Amino acid sequence: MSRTRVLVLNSGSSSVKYQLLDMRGSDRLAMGLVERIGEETSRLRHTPTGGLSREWSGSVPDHDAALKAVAAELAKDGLGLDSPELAAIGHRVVHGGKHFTEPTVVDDAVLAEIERLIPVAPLHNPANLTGIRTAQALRPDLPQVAVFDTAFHTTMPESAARYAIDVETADAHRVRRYGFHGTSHAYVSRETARLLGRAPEDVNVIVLHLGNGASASAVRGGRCVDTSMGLTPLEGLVMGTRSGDMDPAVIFHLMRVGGMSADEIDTLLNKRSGLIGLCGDNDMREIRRRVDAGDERARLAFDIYIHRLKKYIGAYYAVLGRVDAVAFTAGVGENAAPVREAAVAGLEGLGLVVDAGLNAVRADRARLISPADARVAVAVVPTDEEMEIATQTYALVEKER
Ligand SMILES: Nc1ncnc2c1ncn2[C@@H]1O[C@H](COP(=O)(O)OP(=O)(O)O)[C@@H](O)[C@H]1O
Ligand SMILES: CC(=O)OP(=O)(O)O
Ligand SMILES: [Mg+2]
Repeated sequence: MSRTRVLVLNSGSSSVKYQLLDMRGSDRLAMGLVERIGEETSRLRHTPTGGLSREWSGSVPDHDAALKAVAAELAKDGLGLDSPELAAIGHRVVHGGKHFTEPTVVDDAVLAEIERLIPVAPLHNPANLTGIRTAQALRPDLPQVAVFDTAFHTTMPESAARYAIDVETADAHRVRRYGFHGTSHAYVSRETARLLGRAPEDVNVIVLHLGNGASASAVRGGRCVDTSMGLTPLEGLVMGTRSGDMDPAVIFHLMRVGGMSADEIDTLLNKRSGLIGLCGDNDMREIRRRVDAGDERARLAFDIYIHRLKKYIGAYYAVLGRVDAVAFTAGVGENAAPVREAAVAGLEGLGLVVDAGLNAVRADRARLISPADARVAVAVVPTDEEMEIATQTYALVEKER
């Protein structure tokens, strides 16, 4: 029997998104999501292609239990992990440091390196590790492939990748800007070129990945030249629960004057800041509902979010010199028309205009939302990290077969 299937696991801090794909025709056989892992009630939604979705609520204490629940759901559709058609399991790994520039077959040394990077991705790498170890236990005979969020950003020039701090200190502790969501930035910049009918090498794109975590990137001819996340996924845009950019002296101030510990401030900036810190909600749908109802705090949170986004569009415009397209992606970027409209408002001087009618269209395909005669294309391009991970995973195991 031919081994052409790939299972992809995208483990976040409290969720697992997964897809089972047959790579002969890039067909999705099943997909799903386990949410609120570790909370009192977790939720699983499983959708076999061509069949009805199944939902299930219950206790999923950790990512090990989550993957076992996923395996059980797949088995009900005759797509269990024991299938001889499985070629590999592909894993999103958030932090790969400077070391991993390509998808990599996991061995003990790779696991040790992912573990060593936990201090700079404390919300993500532990979940990624558990996912890999559980998958190894379920199918020890299969290659487990790690696809790193950081890989696409390793082309950044030193001028963008270095912080302006003492070089010896930075190098001793590997302090530099790594960038994240790279699989999405790579996929979306390529899909944007395709939407424009041009080769990726000829196109300069600003990608705005706006999910719970959010980041911007400047992509010149298919290569990343700058991105908004740094040593960790905390730098840059305002996010659901993370602050993004601020004066680093805020931390010393909170320690010395506020009496807070490093761990308390870490939790504050990663989990109690951003939109949730500003207005108590991190879901953009709820924030827009409150804004429309005249809620002042939600309005201020929205305005701060947009102000930061606009600054990055301007910065990356300057970095690239010539911009062919601005692409919005991920949960907020793909769905929140008011965010797209506000982010681009007032940028006519840069050639950026959104057509209100096109922006209001709801669709899950890549599409332009700028007028036909616009100098710079503005696009909505749905990301598909799982498909991209599957493609890279399958290409690697095919090569090594
Ligand atoms: N219809 C919508 N309108 C506005 N925001 C939305 C909509 N659907 C989803 N979102 C936003 O997308 C976010 C999740 O995006 P997603 O890319 O799935 O994030 P992550 O992968 O980081 O979990 C939610 O927090 C929500 O704010
Ligand atoms: C790196 C990162 O922020 O990932 P996510 O958006 O999945 O939290
Ligand atoms: Mg995401």
